[in-house]
Amino acid sequence: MMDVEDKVNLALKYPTEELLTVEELRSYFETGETLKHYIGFEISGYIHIGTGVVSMYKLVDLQKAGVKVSILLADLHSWLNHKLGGDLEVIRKVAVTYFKETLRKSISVLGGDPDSVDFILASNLTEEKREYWVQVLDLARQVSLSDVRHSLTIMGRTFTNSAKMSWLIYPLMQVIDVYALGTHIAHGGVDQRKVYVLARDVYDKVKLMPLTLGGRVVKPIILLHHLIPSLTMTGKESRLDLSETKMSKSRPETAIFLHDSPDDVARKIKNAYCPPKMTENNPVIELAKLFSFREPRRSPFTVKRPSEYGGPVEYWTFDELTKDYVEGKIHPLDLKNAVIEEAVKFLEPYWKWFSNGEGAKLLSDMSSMIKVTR
Ligand SMILES: Nc1ncnc2c1ncn2[C@@H]1O[C@H](COP(=O)(O)OP(=O)(O)OP(=O)(O)O)[C@@H](O)[C@H]1O
Ligand SMILES: N[C@@H](Cc1ccc(O)cc1)C(=O)O
Repeated sequence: MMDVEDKVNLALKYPTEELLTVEELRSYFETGETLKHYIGFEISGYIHIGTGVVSMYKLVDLQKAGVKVSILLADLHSWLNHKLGGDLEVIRKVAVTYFKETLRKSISVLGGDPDSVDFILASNLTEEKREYWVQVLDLARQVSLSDVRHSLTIMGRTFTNSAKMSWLIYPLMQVIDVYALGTHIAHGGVDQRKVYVLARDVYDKVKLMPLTLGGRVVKPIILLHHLIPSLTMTGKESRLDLSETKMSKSRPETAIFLHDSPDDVARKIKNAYCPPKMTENNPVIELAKLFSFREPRRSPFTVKRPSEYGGPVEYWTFDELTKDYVEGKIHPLDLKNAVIEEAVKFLEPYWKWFSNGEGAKLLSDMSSMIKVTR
């Protein structure tokens, strides 16, 4: 049986960037009750490694820590945000086919158990929880416009006078989702921070569906994971504008998709931004961390430097690799070639599944559904 500290460490392991708060999480684990988790996704384009690998790695960590994990397929939210042409029927179809099955596949590739993950369609949640809408309205009575307008970044929008009313309803729904699902750990990328801080702040205002643990009303814990950066960032973007700097499915050239072929992966990494001697905001270094150094290595990470630059060099840890990179001992092109090899190996089970396994049909159905909405 895993002890509390091991569970906390799993929650904190990379790609976790922030956990509000660690002390609370420890005390929740100490109750011995089963904690519930959720992460929600809009249903729009194809699944990239930010969603399929980064987010799912964290879900699998929590599953290993004994947490009951779940995924909200946010069909209503996608519709409010005008995804997939605002066609709710298509959004729902994509949610329960391509989206759900691809995440299930990813969970099993990453060592988790997809059968014990709850998948919840947001529109079913609002039907099953009869108080859902009244609770959303009750929250609207209690928070100010300024509390909500700053949260629009969670849906990739900013507030202007022409903002749609639906954009203001969406964050309120996301707050109430945490409570309607009874989740002790609300999880998302750091771009979701604003709405979840609001969700924590209002814990004693959510009267129709308070969050409880062992009979006590508690605050939800917020777990925010690192965002894998856009491959095409140039380093000149404002750091605050996460929608510009993160890998995003609405900007395909920024992202590696789970179904990308080895040639696509190689081409995208070859063309990626990779500033010499810099590890911060360097998408290629980030890919090395994700694909090659999250777990202890069984064989070395090899950079095949030309002999005039010292010949091949082997690394067992991320720190050793970044130290040499910062010192200019590895050329960006040599790093890219090593990362391409590792990324292709990592993504091979996905590529096989999409090219001739069950994923192939899902992918082709998905592309026809998406075409209809364009
Ligand atoms: N680049 C990324 N790295 C890690 N997590 C990500 C990344 N992009 C999105 N996520 C996370 O996945 C969840 C769903 O995000 P979302 O559906 O908005 O993806 P997206 O690719 O940004 O889509 P869109 O381009 O439609 O905004 C959120 O928790 C978000 O933080
Ligand atoms: N806002 C999230 C999606 C989401 C929707 C509802 C939630 O309850 C949680 C997450 C995104 O941008 O992808």
